[in-house]
Parts: sequence; structure tokens; C-alpha cells
Amino acid sequence: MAVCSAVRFRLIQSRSGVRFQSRTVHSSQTSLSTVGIRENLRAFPGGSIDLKKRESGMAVITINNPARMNAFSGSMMIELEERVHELETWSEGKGVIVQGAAGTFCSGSDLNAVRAMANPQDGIKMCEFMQTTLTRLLRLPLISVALVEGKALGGGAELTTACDFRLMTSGGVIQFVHKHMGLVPGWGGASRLVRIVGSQNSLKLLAGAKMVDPEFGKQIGLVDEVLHCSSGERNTLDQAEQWLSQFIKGPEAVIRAVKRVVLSGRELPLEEALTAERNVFGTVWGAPPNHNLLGLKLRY
Ligand SMILES: CC[C@@H](C(=O)O)C(=O)SCCNC(=O)CCNC(=O)[C@H](O)C(C)(C)COP(=O)(O)OP(=O)(O)OC[C@H]1O[C@@H](n2cnc3c(N)ncnc32)[C@H](O)[C@@H]1OP(=O)(O)O
Repeated sequence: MAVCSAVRFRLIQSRSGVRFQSRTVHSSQTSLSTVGIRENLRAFPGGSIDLKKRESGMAVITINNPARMNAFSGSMMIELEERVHELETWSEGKGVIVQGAAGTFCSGSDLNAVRAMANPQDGIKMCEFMQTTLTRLLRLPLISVALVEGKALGGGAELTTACDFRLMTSGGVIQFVHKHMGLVPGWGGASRLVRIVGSQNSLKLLAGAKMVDPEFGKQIGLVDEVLHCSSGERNTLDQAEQWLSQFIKGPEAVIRAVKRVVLSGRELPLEEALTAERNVFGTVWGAPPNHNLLGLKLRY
């Protein structure tokens, strides 16, 4: 699979502060249309991407294809984009947990689809579709967590890097197996991995296809917390929700503003990030949460 086309994002000043608009700069040999790619992907059905939104402002996305170790069929790639769009328009949203069904995370692309889409044109289209979707997932104004139970392989490992945090259960494994397939990550996993663990550790994980267990993951900063619990999704998911809830307590406008300013700091050059921060600050300064909380005369 050739490298994907470059995707440029520009800062959009909007009433609610800042948001990013993706504008794809196509490499010379591809003329991409999401209509075409969707038809290609629909030819590979199976599984689902399920979304639950709670009144607390926390959502749960479940990669649901257990017969295939939660591998992404083509239709699941389309459904992931649809779920991300739902969260982009969920104004009460504060946090989202991405998990796999049946005690495992995600085994990457469905290899049957991979073999059928082996030509560079189809590969680049699928690659850009998933790259754009995962970039939008990471840019949601919600604090996101990948709950890694069982295996996160290939594209599944890349999916974990498209969340702000990664929680792993004691038996979990993240492995970028791409090299074993003569590939490099294509869903944006390499670009995000370097920003999470640095270039040296990224080289070890990609060139060595090194298995990341919870201990090594915490050591290199890829894993933020290890969950020790008896088997059983409810327990694991409950623990993940409890972990995330410490960061999403408070008015959604404030939590979403926090994510926006961190996003700007992470992705924009300093001057643009400062502009974005001022714009977000302007949306919360004097707003009802600020006004109400100032009245409490809080002491720390
Ligand atoms: C950009 C990267 C992206 C791409 O290039 O498009 C990719 O992600 S490519 C895919 C990378 N992933 C893999 O190579 C993982 C392959 N699978 C495995 O290594 C193992 O299945 C496992 C995940 C370690 C689990 O092993 P095990 O517990 O022994 O179960 P099975 O191997 O028997 O699997 C059960 C069942 O699931 C099917 N399966 C698993 N992974 C995939 C997959 N990625 N695509 C399609 N099907 C998958 C497996 O074939 C079994 O089904 P049956 O043979 O019908 O029983």
C-alpha cells in the first residue's frame, strides 16, 4: 500500500472558538472521492460500530466484529465515520471510550478485504478514508480513551493512537504488525505514535513490530493506566468510565474548551495556538459557568 495523500488542516475561527477543517491535498496520482471509496468499502460487509451516549456526557464506541477479533470490515469503516460524525454534533458530549467487543480490542483491517483491495489505488483510498476518520476522532471536543483489552493489532494499534489516552488491562497487547505484512501504518498511526512516544520508541515499535504489554506501554508513555480486574467487559468498562469521569466532571462547555485549547497546543505552531487559545478563552470568560463558580468564593 503506497503512502496516503497529504492531508492539510486549517484552523477555522468559529463562534464556539476553534475547529479544524480538513482539506485533502491529493498526491498527483490519486483523485479521491468519498462517494467512490464508500462503494468500495460497502462491498466488504460484516460487524458493526456501536455507539452509546449517556446523559453524563460520556459515550462508548464498541468495535463489534467478535467472529473476526473485531477486525474492520469495509462497512465498519463507514460506520466508524458515521459514529464520529454523531459525536461531532453531540453538543453535550464530554468524554468517549473506544472499546472492542468480547474481551478483545481490534485486529486491524479485515484481511479478506485487504487482500481484495490490494491495488495501490484502492489501498490509498481506504487509507485516506480511515486516516481522515481517525483524525476527526482525535479532534473531537471530547476527552477520548482507548480501552485496550486483549489484542490491538495493525490498524487496531493505530486506532489506539487516535485517542487522547490508552487504558490497558493486564493481558492486553498493542502491536504494530505492519512490517510483517511489508507495510507501514496507513491510518495515521505512525504520525500520531511519534507524537506520543517519540521517534526512537516509534522506530522500535514499527521496525521491530514489538509487542507492547502494559508494563512496557507505561514505561514508554503509550499506556496511561493499567486496569487490574477480573475478566468481564462490564467490570473493565466500569473501571474505564470511572477513570475518565475524573477528567470530565463539570460543565460540558468547560470540558470541551479544555480539549480545544490542548488540541491547538498539540497541533498548531505557537502563534496560531495562542490565537486559538484566546478565542476559546473568549467563549468561557463571563459565560454562565464562570459567572456561577466565581460566586462560590472557592478556596483551594
Ligand atoms: C493499516 C493496517 C491495516 C491494513 O494494512 O489495512 C491492517 O490492520 S492489516 C491486518 C493486521 N492484523 C493482523 O494481521 C491480525 C491477524 N490475526 C491474528 O494475528 C490473530 O487472529 C489474533 C488476532 C492474534 C487472534 O488469534 P487467535 O486468538 O488464535 O484467534 P484466530 O486467529 O483463530 O482468529 C479468530 C478468527 O478471527 C479471524 N481474524 C482474526 N483477525 C482477523 C483479521 N484481521 N481479518 C480477518 N479475520 C481475522 C480469524 O481468521 C479467525 O476466523 P476463522 O478462521 O474463520 O476461525
